[in-house]
Amino acid sequence: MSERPILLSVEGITKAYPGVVANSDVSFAIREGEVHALLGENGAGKSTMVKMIYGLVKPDTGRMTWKGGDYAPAAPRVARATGVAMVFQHFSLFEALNVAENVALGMENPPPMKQLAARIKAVSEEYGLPLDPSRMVGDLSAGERQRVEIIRCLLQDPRLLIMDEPTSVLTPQEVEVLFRTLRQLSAEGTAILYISHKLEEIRSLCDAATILRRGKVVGTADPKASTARELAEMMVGATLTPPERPAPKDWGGPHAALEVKRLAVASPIAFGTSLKDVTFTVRKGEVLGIAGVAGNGQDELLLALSGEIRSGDGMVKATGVSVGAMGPAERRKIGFVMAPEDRLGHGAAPDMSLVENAFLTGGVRKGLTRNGFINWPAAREFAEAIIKTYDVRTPGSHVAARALSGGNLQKFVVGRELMQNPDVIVINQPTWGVDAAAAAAIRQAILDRAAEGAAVVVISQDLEELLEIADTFAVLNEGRLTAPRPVKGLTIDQIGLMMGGAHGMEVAHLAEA
Ligand SMILES: Nc1ncnc2c1ncn2[C@@H]1O[C@H](COP(=O)(O)OP(=O)(O)OP(=O)(O)O)[C@@H](O)[C@H]1O
Repeated sequence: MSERPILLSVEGITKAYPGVVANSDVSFAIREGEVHALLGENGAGKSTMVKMIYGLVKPDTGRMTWKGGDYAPAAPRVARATGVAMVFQHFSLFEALNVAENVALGMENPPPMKQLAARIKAVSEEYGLPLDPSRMVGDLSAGERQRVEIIRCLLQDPRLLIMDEPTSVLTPQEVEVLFRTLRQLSAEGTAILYISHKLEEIRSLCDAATILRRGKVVGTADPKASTARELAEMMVGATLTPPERPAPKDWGGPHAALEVKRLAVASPIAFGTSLKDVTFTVRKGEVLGIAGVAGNGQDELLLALSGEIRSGDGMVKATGVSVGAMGPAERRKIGFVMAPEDRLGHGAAPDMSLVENAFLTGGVRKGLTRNGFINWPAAREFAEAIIKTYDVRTPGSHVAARALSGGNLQKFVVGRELMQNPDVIVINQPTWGVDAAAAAAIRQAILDRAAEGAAVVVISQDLEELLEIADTFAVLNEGRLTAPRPVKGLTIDQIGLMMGGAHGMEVAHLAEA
């Protein structure tokens, strides 16, 4: 690999934001056809670096070269014209338009629709990314939406493809398909700059890795010759310990802290999935893990449990109280907390400070008001306690939520809920975009709350995570939940069967056999 010529070289790049140096004197090089990983903890500066390469952010100092010549893209348009393409973590697609129309919107000079549809088909076949140009994007899975973005990139014939955490929304099968495509591109000479927190994926896919810590390059590694643990420890600069499960406590009988019975609600989201007959119970001290591919009712389940969608009498009971008619604030009052997946917008108000965001959902239970007014010193104290306990990397609690790196905001949103002395916790994708050390800390915090007697529902696409922390396990599929089963003794085959698309009773019946 080392004989290949250098495509992009980053030399001594520094970029500072108020209060933080996001990249400090960063240098590395990517060779043609190389799959190069950019590794680092949350807030290490990975996104900032790729935004500079893509022309979205301007470096303060330092330089870049492209095939030996100066490269300083003033805008993404210039980067694209040079041969740089980027697939973002969050897709920017229009659900009410079809695939070809969406692709056309991202192009400088789109060809006539018929011709474009034919090219999309050709590229999708060539690279093994099945996609029908005439389908509405609203009907596509997350994996298929990502293919739209990738094909949009491939139509530009890029020399460097940047991917920012591409697998967090994919099923294991979709990851396989994506990796085959990326390997093919690399074999054809396209370089790939790959950001991910999933170290096993990095080991199987990448030829080289540059490791960032707090904005600085702290090392390089050959991912194939390193263990995931070694890579994680380079990122963190310390030794890692896996979460420990405290000994289970007997909370006195089969008392259900959260009881969901035949929950059926229509989805308020366009192209959403309605919940059909969802039934489960979680006892004090128990963690229920709900697996499934995003878009199968996870958001709706969270909305129905949080109180943003109301449900019929008796469908949701928390600590024995029927809460179906209650809104979020009332539910919080009785100790029912929740953290949605969408941390910007739903989980946090982007333009508000961390203090204001701490107040938003913590106000009721932490008693952050006095005589009907917000008690700002108390709210600040709460925000600062979250920052300290959850190691949120930020210059301070006055900072707006949107200025945090994705993973640090996630730590803040999860920490804010777990620090409210909850009785029932519902949490969607708790470690989404969070680095290995922080993910371990969040899982530990969930187990600790359970040990204190909370009933916990964790919704996640990360099977390993669920098997590590859950006591019982169920799968959400097209709005239906399989019967929860104890994690202990569950085999991969049984999980596969539950995940496999068969519904409800049928799966429970099959898995029992
Ligand atoms: N627009 C901005 N304004 C202020 N600070 C910012 C801005 N963008 C990033 N930062 C800060 O720069 C640092 C690096 O952030 P960056 O998003 O590059 O990290 P990252 O390695 O991509 O993290 P993650 O894995 O969590 O996505 C963080 O401390 C972040 O808070």
